[in-house]
Amino acid sequence: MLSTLLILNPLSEQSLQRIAQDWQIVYAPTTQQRSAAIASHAEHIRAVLTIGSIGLQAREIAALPKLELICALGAGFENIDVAAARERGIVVSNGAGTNDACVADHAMGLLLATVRGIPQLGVALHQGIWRDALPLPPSVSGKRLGIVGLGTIGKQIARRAAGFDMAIGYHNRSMRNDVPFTYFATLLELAVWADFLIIATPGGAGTRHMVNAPVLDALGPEGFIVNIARGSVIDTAALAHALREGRVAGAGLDVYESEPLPPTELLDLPNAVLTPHVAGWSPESVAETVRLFLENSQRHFSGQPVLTPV
Ligand SMILES: NC(=O)c1ccc[n+]([C@@H]2O[C@H](COP(=O)([O-])OP(=O)(O)OC[C@H]3O[C@@H](n4cnc5c(N)ncnc54)[C@H](O)[C@@H]3O)[C@@H](O)[C@H]2O)c1
Ligand SMILES: O=C(O)[C@H](O)COP(=O)(O)O
Repeated sequence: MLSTLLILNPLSEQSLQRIAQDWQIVYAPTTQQRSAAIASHAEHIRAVLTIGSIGLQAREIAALPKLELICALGAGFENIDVAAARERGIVVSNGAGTNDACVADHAMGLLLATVRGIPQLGVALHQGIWRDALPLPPSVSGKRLGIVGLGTIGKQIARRAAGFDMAIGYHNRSMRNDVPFTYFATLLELAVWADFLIIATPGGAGTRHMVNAPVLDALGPEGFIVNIARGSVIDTAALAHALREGRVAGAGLDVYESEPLPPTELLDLPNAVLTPHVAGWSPESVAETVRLFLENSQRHFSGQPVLTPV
């Protein structure tokens, strides 16, 4: 008989069918379904599949006596109560490395779109405005890129930026000895040096509002910022003020403090390019992260360690 898996994030029919070959699925992608599913199936659920933004709370873990494994499909796991899981000896894993290339592609796309003003130029063209009436957007190649958080995704961004002949600097929890890039011990120093900043840290308390008004002022009126990490890393009010006042030239953002609601204070700004938290999701990356989840769960329930523990 198949064991019971609680799935808390929306998934395509194709992914659900693949997972159903290995699991008895309880599918609860809405808040209402979630509490009802936990109440009805608590005695049977042995694993939970979720994502960073949806997470799994301590009281939900406490309500599931047979729970052994919690898996985040994506890279982020900021809303899974990992401490509560560890107390019970429950294993937590994520989808590290399954969507890093996709996120890095999206980050470079946001950088190019923001610096070159591609969406805004398209709107102007639709309004019949030709180039002579518009300011020339700056170049991207050869500029100084500061990467904040040089982990799996940050390194993929650096590889792509190298193809644009950029000088690469980074700020990380600690200096890495496996990269040739310039390390900056503080984010403020990196922001002073960089033309562009790309944020690629995890979310959560440790990075909350790391990018604040002083960092934005250090980046300066010709500087651009891209965030594919988590909305909480940037102080949104400070960013909106800086963009409005021209203290920063532009921002390309995929993630927001207000999720899943759109960022009202940024929507009407002409120098912000916004996408709805899709950087990591493509048919290819979803297939890969579902495959990794199935491999991790098969390993765990046959007594082996998962490949991507957190
Ligand atoms: N927008 C999206 O769709 C999307 C997709 C995937 C991942 N993400 C986000 O990107 C994050 C990073 O993913 P990853 O796989 O590269 O993780 P990772 O753990 O490999 O890398 C994170 C890096 O950030 C650094 N870091 C952590 N705290 C820091 C701090 N306070 N100051 C400076 N550096 C710090 C770490 O040292 C590490 O090098 C995820 O946690 C997730 O939140 C977003
Ligand atoms: O962390 C990730 O891989 C992506 O951001 C997707 O996760 P989320 O949808 O939980 O935020």
